[in-house]
Amino acid sequence: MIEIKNLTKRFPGRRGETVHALSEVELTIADDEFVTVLGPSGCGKTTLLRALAGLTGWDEGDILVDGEPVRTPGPERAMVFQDFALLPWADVLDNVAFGLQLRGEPRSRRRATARELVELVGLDGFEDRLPGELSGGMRQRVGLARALAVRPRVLLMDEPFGALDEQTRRILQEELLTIWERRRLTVVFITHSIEEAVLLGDRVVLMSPRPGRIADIVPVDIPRPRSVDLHGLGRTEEFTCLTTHLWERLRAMRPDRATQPEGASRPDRAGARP
Ligand SMILES: Nc1ncnc2c1ncn2[C@@H]1O[C@H](COP(=O)(O)OP(=O)(O)OP(=O)(O)O)[C@@H](O)[C@H]1O
Repeated sequence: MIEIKNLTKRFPGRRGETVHALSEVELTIADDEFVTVLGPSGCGKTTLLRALAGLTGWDEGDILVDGEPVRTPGPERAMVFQDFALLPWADVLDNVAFGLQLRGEPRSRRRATARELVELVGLDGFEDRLPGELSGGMRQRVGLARALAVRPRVLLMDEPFGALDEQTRRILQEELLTIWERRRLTVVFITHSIEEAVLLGDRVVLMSPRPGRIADIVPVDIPRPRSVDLHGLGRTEEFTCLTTHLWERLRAMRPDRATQPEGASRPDRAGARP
């Protein structure tokens, strides 16, 4: 279980001002849950994820993973970045094995694990390619395989499909769900796409404009497994209802609009009407 308690984070701004990135964020995420995080640009989504990863500190509050305070990166948490963050000089297998190398695993064992993961993400045959020889979708498969190689309990994904074309993105969404359904791990997934947030998540966490707070938590009651016909779900009434509700909440957050009260909410089916 992940517990984020009263998390507040401030950055020093360029002109000596304080940038209030996160304010009193409270969120509990269950084991094996798939949580998607949505919010206006600059609301602190990446900051929240980096804090969860132990890559950045914070000013107030706590993050606990299975009761243990997060201070630094740990083997139970792995991150997948939007820009892939691969080693350009290392081939696919060495990129996938990178985390295992940091752990000091012997080369033969880490390459064997990496081969399994390369197969899992559908990259067999490309083991000796360099990142520069791969398409964006293939690079992100490497990023995913590298994160999974360390057998994390928690996968932290920062807009992992944001840089991909629509077709590749859809395929990777389905494949990610297939992997998650098989392996069961907790996923925290940041996205700018309302559709993606609903298709993938058990709950959509909606953040407010900066300073980022939890503005809403919307449960997604679309049955699982969803990987078989993920994009067919996009035609269901439930999906339309949820995406309409989230869009209305996001639109209401524009500075020129009145904001709605904070707290958990369930979309009204009437929200699906045009
Ligand atoms: N290292 C830093 N130094 C100063 N300010 C920062 C730093 N990192 C982030 N910020 C500021 O904190 C705020 C939150 O940034 P963050 O990247 O977490 O938002 P985000 O919701 O992920 O944005 P986007 O959706 O555009 O990726 C922004 O105003 C950003 O400029």
